[in-house]
Amino acid sequence: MLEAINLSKSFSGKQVLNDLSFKVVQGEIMCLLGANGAGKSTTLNLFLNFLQPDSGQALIDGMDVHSTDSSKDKLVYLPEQVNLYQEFNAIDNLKYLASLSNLDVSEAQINAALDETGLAPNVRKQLLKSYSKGMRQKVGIAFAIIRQAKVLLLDEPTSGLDPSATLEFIKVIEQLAKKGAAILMVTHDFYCAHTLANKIAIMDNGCLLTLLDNKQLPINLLENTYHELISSKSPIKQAS
Ligand SMILES: Nc1ncnc2c1ncn2[C@@H]1O[C@H](COP(=O)(O)OP(=O)(O)OP(=O)(O)O)[C@@H](O)[C@H]1O
Repeated sequence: MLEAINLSKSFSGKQVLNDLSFKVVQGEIMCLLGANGAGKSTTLNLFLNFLQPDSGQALIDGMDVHSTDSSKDKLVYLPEQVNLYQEFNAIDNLKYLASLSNLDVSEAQINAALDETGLAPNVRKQLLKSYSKGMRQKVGIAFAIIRQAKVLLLDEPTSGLDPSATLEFIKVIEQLAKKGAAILMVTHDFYCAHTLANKIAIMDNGCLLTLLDNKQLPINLLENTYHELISSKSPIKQAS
């Protein structure tokens, strides 16, 4: 489980996150939508402990990520560009990543994870430098499967993916949530957010303007709400 409690962060006196609170429980997918500079990646960076908050807490499974390293064992992060080791093939990348996490995995387990992502068997021995963004992303997701990640942080995972690759991505992420992962995804993609998310947070200027129950919401209403909020910048009631 993932929880932000009153997170605030500033850079050189400029406040970029202001008292942000939300919770993503096991099996739940929450999407963060917001204008450029709203503070979405900063939020992920606080959960990754790449940044320290000025105040507040980022919790994974009840543990503050800034005071314990063990919270990292449960976490997999997929940046917008999953690069991995360009001179390794998919299997060797996953073997290496698993060894860095002290995981003993067989090639059969790696192939089973790659099967779940839909990466074609005939490309798995090709070097990553020949892969498309969608293929590299599948290798990253396979690592989350191998690691049995309880928490998945995704930064703009569908930007630059074609519609079929986006659909494949959506199906794999749905499966990970069904297996119990708590997933926090930053995106500008309304379709992906609307298809995947249980909850959608709309942020601007470091503030959480609203937290919507996505399953109750037609996509056109989501888009209208987003544009109205971003143009008026008025926070409305947060759901829990
Ligand atoms: N390391 C940093 N040093 C100084 N300012 C930063 C740093 N990281 C982010 N910022 C500033 O914090 C604000 C929020 O940035 P952030 O990257 O979190 O926004 P975002 O919502 O992810 O935007 P985008 O949609 O463009 O990726 C921006 O004004 C940005 O310039």
